[in-house]
Amino acid sequence: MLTNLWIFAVSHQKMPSMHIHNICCCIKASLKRSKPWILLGRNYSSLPGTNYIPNNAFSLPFLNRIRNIGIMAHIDAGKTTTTERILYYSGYTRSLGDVDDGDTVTDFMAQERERGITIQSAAVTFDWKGYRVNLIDTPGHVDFTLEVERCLRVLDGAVAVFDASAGVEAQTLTVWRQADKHKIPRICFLNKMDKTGASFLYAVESIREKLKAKPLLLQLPIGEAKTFKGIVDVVSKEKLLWNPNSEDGKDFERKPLLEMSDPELLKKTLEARNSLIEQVADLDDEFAALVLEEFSENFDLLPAEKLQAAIHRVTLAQTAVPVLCGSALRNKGVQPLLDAITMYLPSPEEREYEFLPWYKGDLCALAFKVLHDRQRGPLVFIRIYSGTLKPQLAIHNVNGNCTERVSRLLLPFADQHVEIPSLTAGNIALTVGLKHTATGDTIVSSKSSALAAARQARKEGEKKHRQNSDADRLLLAGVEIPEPVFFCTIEPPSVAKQPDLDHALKCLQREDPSLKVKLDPDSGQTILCGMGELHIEIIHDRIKREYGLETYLGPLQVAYRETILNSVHATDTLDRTLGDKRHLVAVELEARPTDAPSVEPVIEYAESISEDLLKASQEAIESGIHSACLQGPLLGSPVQDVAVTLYSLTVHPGTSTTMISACVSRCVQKALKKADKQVLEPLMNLEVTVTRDHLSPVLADLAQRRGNIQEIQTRQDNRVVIGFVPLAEIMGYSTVLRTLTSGSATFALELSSYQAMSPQDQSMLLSQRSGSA
Ligand SMILES: Nc1nc2c(ncn2[C@@H]2O[C@H](COP(=O)(O)OP(=O)(O)OP(=O)(O)O)[C@@H](O)[C@H]2O)c(=O)[nH]1
Repeated sequence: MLTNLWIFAVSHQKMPSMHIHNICCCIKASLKRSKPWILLGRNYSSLPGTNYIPNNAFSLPFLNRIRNIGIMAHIDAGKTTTTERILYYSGYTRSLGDVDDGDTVTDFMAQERERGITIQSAAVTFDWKGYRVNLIDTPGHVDFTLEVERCLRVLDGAVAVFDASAGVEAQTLTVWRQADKHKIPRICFLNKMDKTGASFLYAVESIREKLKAKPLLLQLPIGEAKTFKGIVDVVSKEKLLWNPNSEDGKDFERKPLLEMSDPELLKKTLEARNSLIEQVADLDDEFAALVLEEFSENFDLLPAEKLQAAIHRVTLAQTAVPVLCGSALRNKGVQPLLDAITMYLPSPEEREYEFLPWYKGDLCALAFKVLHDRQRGPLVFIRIYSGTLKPQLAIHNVNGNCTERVSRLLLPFADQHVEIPSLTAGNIALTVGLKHTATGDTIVSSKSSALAAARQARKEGEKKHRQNSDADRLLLAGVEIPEPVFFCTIEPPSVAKQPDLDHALKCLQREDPSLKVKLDPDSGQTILCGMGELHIEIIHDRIKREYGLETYLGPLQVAYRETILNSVHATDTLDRTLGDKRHLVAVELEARPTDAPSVEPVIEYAESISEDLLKASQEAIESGIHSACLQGPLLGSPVQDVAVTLYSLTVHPGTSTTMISACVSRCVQKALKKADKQVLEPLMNLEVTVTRDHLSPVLADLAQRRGNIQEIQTRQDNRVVIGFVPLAEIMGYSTVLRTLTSGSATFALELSSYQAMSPQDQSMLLSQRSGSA
């Protein structure tokens, strides 16, 4: 699983001091470093709710004019900067936002602006040349991978942004695979073409090699790094040059390439165009026929529109990816990127969803994000797949099996919202009033509509011999929630504030299902479990800012697991009289290690256990086994790779199932305690990108961290160290790496597996935990 990838750009030093309220219209941000506490008001073309309304905001566009798009990339590739340019050129903002100044539109949470990174993805709606674009800026930091996953499933297409000097980086691979999983057509934008070391061909090659994708070069850069000044449109054989005196990049000219003025560039472009035509013809039969029949003699005569239409089909079929380039920071190449989004990425009607026919035009929508707004309560982002949603209408939540009412419908303009009277299929919107809907819930018009769809789904399933239950098929998005790898205790400032903390955590969990909250059964303390150090830090910060609670976090701990090494038998009897009722259970079982790694215990029953007894008690038995495996005998961590066989079970008539469960659980715990035990620790895949000069200290440091280096690759002038390292050894690594490399290195971490600790390391850990070391 690629869910626990953790990336931190050590060179990332974007931390302007700021003071800002979440979800506010006037954004106050200090100018970075130089002038603290100067307040900036962000210039919108006009404010939503007053006179800023993107063309036809209230009238819903035709389906073929809608693009639901996400931007995805490795951290720092420039997603936010690109989004800001997109918003500016589309007329949504009147000034250019800058991540380095902390005044971007999409990174609207206070922490995002302060840290200069995107944490929660924000949806933004704008118009471009008659198209309605719903754009979602997704986080690059892997502690928030679930955010990316959640957003991807509601998108119809995505722009993958790359740093042209680095090509495909660790997180690009992760998000690319996520997009593959959800079958999202993509285009690639090679950003930072102005940066020292930028190389168009290197980046294209890494797309080919590492992503195993077929790049379609729709553009060529004019110059690279310091000399980058424009691009060539290979499809139309035009050059696009930006006026160097234009401060915002709005002023650029598009000119046909001519033999007289640009002989070299024209030759290169024609070569690139010919190979593009050949490549597309190989992938699209309709285009191949056209080329063969009409243009085989001279590709030059092939009209741009025909080529564009074929590229659109190929992009949809995901047999190749269009590649564009530019520099968002230097305001070059973003307008053509917008054109490409509308031209090549699909509209909602071009996407196929097997569940659509089941609803026969009735409402079917997916809640993909929940935000808590102090004034308006929970705001739920939804994507409508079929039917229409109107305020004041009741809706049925399939997951929660409850009916709720939407009070208002809003179009999401980051932290600003425009109220709309209704919303149709293909659109993304925000709802106010849904009190129980959580991230990943499926919404339909009524329970009867869900039942009708379920009947339809069953019929289809029978035809296709599918096993899933009706309910499973109706649920559009059970977002796969990764297991947290870190945890720590969290305490309110006083016992009286515990209910406030519980409320805050409940709201935050509804927004972010990757956050887990548990109660320590021994100490009664609340425990936060998260995806990484940054994740937990942000949660802590949000509790303070958004809920006004100053909480105390215990030390951050790694989430270990446990297993057993040999088979053990155990018996147990529970005999208790409650009131006038006697509860008597006797159990005999065996616990043994399994080969296949799994957190779920394998449960088996001996033949001697009667079917009647099993029928009456199976649920209680299995719940007892599961609960015993949640807390291992060594560290209280989950026990994995274990099988339990129940050999005998005697139950006195009238014994409650709770007692059966309790007795089985106690017996499994007894067996686990008797067995030889082993602690398993999370082992991470590590990738460190470092300059040649700093390679030695980085390798020496990794050796001290029980690191296991597999490979050292060369990437341009950098070295990429690839290997494994235990998570426990890598806490706080960003600070160390920054010091070792003067802030020039970046690293990425991804959960690889849980591996057995050596006897010495295990006994050291156990002594630490028991306080004897
Ligand atoms: N040279 C150069 N720098 C750029 C360009 N685009 C962005 N940057 C810089 O790269 C850094 C990261 O940019 P962001 O836009 O925050 O990147 P991001 O991908 O949104 O980052 P996360 O939200 O943290 O994942 C900032 O310092 C930008 O100023 C570009 O085209 N050229």
